[in-house]
Amino acid sequence: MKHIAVLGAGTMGLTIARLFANYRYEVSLYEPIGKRLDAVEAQLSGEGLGICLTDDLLKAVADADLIIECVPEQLTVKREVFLRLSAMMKRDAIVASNTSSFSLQTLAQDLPYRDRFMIAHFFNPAHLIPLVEIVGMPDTPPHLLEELVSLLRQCGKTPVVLNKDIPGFIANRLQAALLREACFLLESGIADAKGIDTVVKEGPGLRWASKGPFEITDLGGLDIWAILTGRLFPELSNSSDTPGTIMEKLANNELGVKSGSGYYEYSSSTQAVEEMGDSLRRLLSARQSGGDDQADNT
Ligand SMILES: NC(=O)C1=CN([C@@H]2O[C@H](COP(=O)(O)OP(=O)(O)OC[C@H]3O[C@@H](n4cnc5c(N)ncnc54)[C@H](O)[C@@H]3O)[C@@H](O)[C@H]2O)C=CC1
Ligand SMILES: O=C(O)[C@@H](O)C(=O)[C@H](O)[C@@H](O)CO
Repeated sequence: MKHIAVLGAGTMGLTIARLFANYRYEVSLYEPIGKRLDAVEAQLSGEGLGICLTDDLLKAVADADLIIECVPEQLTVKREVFLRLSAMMKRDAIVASNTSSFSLQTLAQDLPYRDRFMIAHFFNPAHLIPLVEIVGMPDTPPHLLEELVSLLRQCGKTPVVLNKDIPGFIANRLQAALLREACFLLESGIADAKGIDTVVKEGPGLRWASKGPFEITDLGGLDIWAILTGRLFPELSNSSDTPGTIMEKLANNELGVKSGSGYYEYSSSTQAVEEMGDSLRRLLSARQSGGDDQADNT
């Protein structure tokens, strides 16, 4: 693979394009919305990454070996883009969606290139977080998955190939389960958002950077966890509704960093992202110097 096309120059697409450009791939970045195109052009102008930014989809994908879709999480928008690709892309190009939640089956239905369509779910910020969740169709040729995995590894990523397709894959299902319980605790007045965030950051979150849930269970003892799960599972929230605090904030256009307020107030649209980037760099650097072997389940 030499040429990678990224569709959508937003939060994820721009970072993913930069990632591959930094590894010297030919990168085209497609962005149809003029205002965003101008903003991204200004950001890229001084970076010398050689990214070909364009509002012409054919120009972006015609020569691409890998096409990574990073358009908004709206099924109609994604499907429209996928259907347009059929007549534009190379016969052997791989298409991968960075969707957060749609199953591969949902996105790939009746696409003529289903056997070359996958999920490649990057984590935000994509240039720092190593994880990329990969999902193929039951009839995806294994060598195509291997090609994608190999490319991602060469770019310093940690690809994890799922055995089966499921909405939200692994990471977002786990994040959503945690968020549901965090919102339940917040809405029950057990603690405020800062208190709950602190508990996660100073406790399990810190440990999760080193040990995953099953490693933690082994460390704690399955006998203890059997008692814990038996006692707590009936207590946990099992709501299937979007949490009330999220709905209230949406109604007030409190969208988080992007609107200046969410669970917290933000005076700058970049400070929170920069702070996370700095702490992630420190954590990743400490982990690399510690030589942790990262699980690489492919
Ligand atoms: N923001 C995040 O933390 C993460 C998002 N994702 C997923 O990645 C995808 C993109 O998310 P974001 O980058 O956050 O969205 P975003 O809203 O920041 O960026 C989407 C970009 O696509 C452009 N766009 C709109 N219509 C388009 C079209 N028809 N063709 C091409 N581009 C179009 C928009 O102008 C915008 O620049 C979504 O599916 C999202 O669920 C995945 C992992 C993390
Ligand atoms: O958290 C992430 O970066 C990803 O798992 C996502 O897909 C998130 O759900 C993202 O879309 C919302 O922050």
